[in-house]
Amino acid sequence: MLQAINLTKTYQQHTALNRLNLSVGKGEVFCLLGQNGAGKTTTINLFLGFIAATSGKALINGIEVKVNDPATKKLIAYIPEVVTLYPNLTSLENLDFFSRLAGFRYNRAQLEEFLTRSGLQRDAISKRLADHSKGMRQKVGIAIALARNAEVIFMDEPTSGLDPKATDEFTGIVKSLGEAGKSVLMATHDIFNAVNVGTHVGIMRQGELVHTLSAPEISANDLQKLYLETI
Ligand SMILES: Nc1ncnc2c1ncn2[C@@H]1O[C@H](COP(=O)(O)OP(=O)(O)OP(=O)(O)O)[C@@H](O)[C@H]1O
Repeated sequence: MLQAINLTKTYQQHTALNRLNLSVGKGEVFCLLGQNGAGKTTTINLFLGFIAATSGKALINGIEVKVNDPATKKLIAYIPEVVTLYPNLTSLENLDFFSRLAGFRYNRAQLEEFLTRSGLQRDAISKRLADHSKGMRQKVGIAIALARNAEVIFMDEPTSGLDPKATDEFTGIVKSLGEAGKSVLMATHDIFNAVNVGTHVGIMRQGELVHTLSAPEISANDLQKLYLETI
């Protein structure tokens, strides 16, 4: 579903991403770890078409990503670190609005079903987003991704600032996205969560992907050790 081929981004003399090669298959959850400035967000921004590659390619379902090209945009969804959306609209109203924007029309029961599948508690469905916690906002973001029928979901540091219970719930939701055949690429600093939720884990250093590991084959302790040796 996702492929980076020698994907490179430079800013003047600075190389933010250097010949990245990675692929994420259908149903896979790929977690990118790395210090601040390692190139995780740059990678996501290139796939999202927010910025143009200096060289190399980012492909989504075989289609090369170009800046603001609807051909790949309709296949993807993005959950930023803090989901803001429209603070004065309820979860349901936000979902309805963003679904329509993407060309989908759902009735109330269908909208509620997306929100429930994303783990949002029933009493939050009709509450304003401004009154939601970070975890609740993320669930609305995931519901929007599901309603837009996105094949690939990008997430940037989704568990930072979540309490352990919210992180655990989030892990379950992301796993179910993978089981439903979605592909997920996430940037994270949370080693424990990366092992738990990921099918694959990559460690980046100074714009390069140094290690790619199969998550079920490594423990959180060993991953932490490798991470500290790498960065
Ligand atoms: N618009 C820009 N102009 C110049 N340099 C940039 C720009 N955007 C990013 N960079 C640089 O590119 C490098 C990679 O940044 P990036 O945001 O991808 O790191 P990151 O791994 O996501 O870090 P963090 O964990 O802090 O989010 C950094 O050195 C950053 O300063």
